[in-house]
Amino acid sequence: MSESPKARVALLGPGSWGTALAIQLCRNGHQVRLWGHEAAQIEALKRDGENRQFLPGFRLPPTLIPTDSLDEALADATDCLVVVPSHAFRSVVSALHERLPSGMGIAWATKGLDSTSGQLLHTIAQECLGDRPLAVASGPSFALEVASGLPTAITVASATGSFAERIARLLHGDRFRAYTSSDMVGVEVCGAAKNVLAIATGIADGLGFGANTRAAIITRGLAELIRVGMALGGRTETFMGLAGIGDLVLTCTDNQSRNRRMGLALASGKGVREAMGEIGQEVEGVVTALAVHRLSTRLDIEMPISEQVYRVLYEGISPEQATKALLERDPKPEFG
Ligand SMILES: NC(=O)C1=CN([C@@H]2O[C@H](COP(=O)(O)OP(=O)(O)OC[C@H]3O[C@@H](n4cnc5c(N)ncnc54)[C@H](O)[C@@H]3O)[C@@H](O)[C@H]2O)C=CC1
Ligand SMILES: O=C(CO)COP(=O)(O)O
Repeated sequence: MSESPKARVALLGPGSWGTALAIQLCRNGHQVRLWGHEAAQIEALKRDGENRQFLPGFRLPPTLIPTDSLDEALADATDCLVVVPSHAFRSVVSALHERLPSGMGIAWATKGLDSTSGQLLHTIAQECLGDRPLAVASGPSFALEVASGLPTAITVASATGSFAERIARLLHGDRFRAYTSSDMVGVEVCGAAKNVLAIATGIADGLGFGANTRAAIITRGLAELIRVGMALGGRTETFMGLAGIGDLVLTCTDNQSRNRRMGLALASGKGVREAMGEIGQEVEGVVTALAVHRLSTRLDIEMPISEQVYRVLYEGISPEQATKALLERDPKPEFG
């Protein structure tokens, strides 16, 4: 992949992932304006020279300029990368409508569905911005490890091949491999569904079940993800790739995952609010569990593990009751 000319990137969302990606872009020689909607948070970034709230311990490079002005972030920007949580995606992207030059594309690294409609995020971007290039970046990538420069691989999917290549080139570096894909739907479904399954795995581990259970949830969870992903038009190879099995395994097996930690907390008897408060960051699987429940009901797709996570989060059943319900299901052919 040839090196890209130096870009000026408007990166929207100064959380842990936005900050890590901003650091990665600066490593590649690009300039970044990192926009956040809270003036106090941006002031703290400028004052501290690091993101103490979401990604402590990493100096912000001099080519990374924090700002709370969307206009300033976008002034002269060559590229725009959105990294806000899914619940804020629609409002942030609709604010771009009047500000983006016509024809300029946007990419996002948000994982989740639209929190009110359950739609995939490219549909929201199309609704808000009309016809322009869109791309989603996803894959197994904890912010802390990317900021630390540990080898990582992700995928950038777009229906516009040249736009996927452009965004991948911006991000790709010595220790950060950015592949490309044309399967936006598959990549978006994977990034959303895996968070719900990570909560399930956290619950199982928190209840003291073993390695067999964890492997079973990951594998049968993948089957659920594939069923819903195929129904929406995603491709099989995507589910077997970085955004699919790659991110599912990462998130289900490592305690850096906030979704997995949510499951562990629920299994220890904590309530959803208490656990979210302790984690202190976005736990995307919570709103996604509701969206996936609605989606699977509408499409009439069996997603038993995700459904039990939904019932624990929204119907107040206990993790033990959810486990019992899963284990009592009738045996059936593994495939088909
Ligand atoms: N942290 C990670 O390792 C990774 C996170 N992601 C995804 O990136 C997205 C962002 O997550 P994180 O940065 O980890 O979250 P975070 O909890 O670290 O930070 C959230 C950020 O969103 C901002 N925000 C909250 N509400 C907002 C609103 N209404 N309008 C504008 N900004 C708002 C907050 O000010 C904060 O800067 C999520 O979809 C997550 O799934 C994807 C890959 C890795
Ligand atoms: O998406 C992620 C890593 O790829 C981060 O997962 P969590 O949101 O569960 O922390």
